[in-house]
Amino acid sequence: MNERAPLRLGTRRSLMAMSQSGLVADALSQRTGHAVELVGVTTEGDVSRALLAQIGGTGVFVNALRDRLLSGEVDFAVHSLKDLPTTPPEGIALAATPRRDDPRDALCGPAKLADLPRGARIGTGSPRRVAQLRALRPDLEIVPIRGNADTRLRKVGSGELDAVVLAYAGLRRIGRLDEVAEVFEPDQMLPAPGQGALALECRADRADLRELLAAVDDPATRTAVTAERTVLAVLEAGCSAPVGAYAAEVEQKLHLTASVVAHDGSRQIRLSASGSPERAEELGRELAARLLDRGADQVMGERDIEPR
Ligand SMILES: NCc1[nH]cc(CCC(=O)O)c1CC(=O)O
Repeated sequence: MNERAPLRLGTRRSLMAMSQSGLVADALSQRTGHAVELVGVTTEGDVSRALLAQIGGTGVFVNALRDRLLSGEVDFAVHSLKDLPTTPPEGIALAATPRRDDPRDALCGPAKLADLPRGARIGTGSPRRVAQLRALRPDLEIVPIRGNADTRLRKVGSGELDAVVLAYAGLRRIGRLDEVAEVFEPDQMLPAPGQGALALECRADRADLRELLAAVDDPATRTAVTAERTVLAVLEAGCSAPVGAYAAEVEQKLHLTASVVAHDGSRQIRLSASGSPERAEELGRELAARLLDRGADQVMGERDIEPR
């Protein structure tokens, strides 16, 4: 690697992506002494108004960045880990998972969930959030929305919606924590696997880069998200499935909780397991198998709204 050329960091151009890429760039320069240059990449998901599922799901964001890695236009890319499909990509390595931010979901609006009026209109595009909201407040009107976090927040400001549910970590990254009315504890709303965590990817054949990027890796985060994402992989679900999973290490033990919720919120299976952090993947596999034993497939299949 040319020691003097800055590392080129490929990033989406949204406010949230630029902010999280900036944080990674700063941390990396500080720890390695390398300059890092942000290279904005426009993806199909950023320009198309079509529902995300119709243009290939959140994979469209990820694939555009991976193409730039493989062509050598950028050295590494920063993604929200939550948006990465569980299938390992050919020729690309997960070089680092920096220390995770708050994994929880947050309600943005004028009042806490319990204090919103009957039939209040809540915006979210995530089946996991839809299902869990319906379980908490069956009277709410859930309005499917997509777009960047700032676009979604604008719909509350304009009165089109009463509230929206977004990831707390993302709200912090775009400087909008002042709009949070309530932060959901995982027992109310289990976060998406990998929520709040970032992923650094580079070409698998760049051992020099992998070594360098490891400077910002946080092993405890990697362990937790490995367990969470294994659940998702075994259930053969993606980020658009009503699957929640959250793992954290407490006193050298990894605690994992995962759930599947029926789309109408009428049924939920939620299970937990603990074990050695070295067995993160097995823990995820075992918990997913137990979920399937209890009928997870059937619960996920109970749809009363269009899959999204
Ligand atoms: N799917 C979009 C997306 N991808 C990552 C985040 C938030 C930040 C994170 O979870 O790390 C968001 C927005 C949201 O869910 O509110």
